[in-house]
Amino acid sequence: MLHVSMIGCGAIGVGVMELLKTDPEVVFDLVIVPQSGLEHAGATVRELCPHTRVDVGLNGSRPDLLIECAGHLAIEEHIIPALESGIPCMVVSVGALSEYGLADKLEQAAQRGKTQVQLLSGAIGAIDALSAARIGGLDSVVYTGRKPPGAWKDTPAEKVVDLDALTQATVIFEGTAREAARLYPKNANVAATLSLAGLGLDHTQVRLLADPGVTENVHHVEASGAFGGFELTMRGKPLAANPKTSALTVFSVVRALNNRAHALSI
Ligand SMILES: NC(=O)C1=CN([C@@H]2O[C@H](COP(=O)(O)OP(=O)(O)OC[C@H]3O[C@@H](n4cnc5c(N)ncnc54)[C@H](O)[C@@H]3O)[C@@H](O)[C@H]2O)C=CC1
Ligand SMILES: O=C([O-])CC(=O)C(=O)O
Repeated sequence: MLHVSMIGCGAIGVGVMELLKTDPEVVFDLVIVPQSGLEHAGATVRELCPHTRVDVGLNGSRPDLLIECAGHLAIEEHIIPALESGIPCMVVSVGALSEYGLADKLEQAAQRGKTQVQLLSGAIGAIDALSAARIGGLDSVVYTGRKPPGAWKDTPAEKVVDLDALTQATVIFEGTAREAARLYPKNANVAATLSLAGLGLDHTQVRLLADPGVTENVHHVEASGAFGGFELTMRGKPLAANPKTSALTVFSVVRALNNRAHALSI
């Protein structure tokens, strides 16, 4: 049985608990949210998993695994100290690693704690193929992310275009994966994941579009190198609870937990 503490109780966290609440091999002992979210998360968790506690931090408890489904700030706040104290961690807000030095800090914290941090694939596929292809040498990785205008609300895209008036697909960002993840912390984690698996945050070209012609979050990747090449298009259904986030992100967290908790891993 795997004892899990989870950071975040939003669209992803709730989706994950809903899917795993009857799995006898995965037990959620604790959900961590900020002070301001305690009341709301408390009510949600009581309904879903009545034996799970809600708190603002680990406060001395030592889960088998700490999983982050919260946002960029949670990495510095919760994941780094947990790794240093030897608790294995998983991270879904991979875009946080776009901050200079954070990837090294994360790795060093895990080394000091003699443990591991796993970056999850989230809403994108083929991370296994891309990071294997990197071993032989990659020439180019180009990522295009396309989401309906509503998914770009409350982001810097609002300063680039009038999202409510869009009639055709419009580029709202073009640049490196590092800059995309920094400017769009809730919409460009995929860009960061692809770049960390591939050519790095400063050498992966990213285009982000607001497109009134789509209802899904569409991720397109073209990669080439010594291995050959691949082209991938994912059409992720957004979660009702958060249109910025694709449902596959929830499934990717559940897969990762299943792989840790069960005897057969795939
Ligand atoms: N890797 C990927 O493909 C994807 C990654 N994400 C990442 O996952 C994050 C969460 O996504 P959703 O669940 O849709 O967001 P959400 O906004 O629905 O939920 C966020 C939850 O985390 C909590 N939270 C925020 N900051 C926190 C902190 N510092 N410490 C503890 N709890 C904190 C909030 O109170 C809330 O319960 C996003 O911010 C994004 O960074 C999202 C989609 C795809
Ligand atoms: O969920 C998605 O489709 C992707 C996403 O938000 C991100 O890359 O941060």
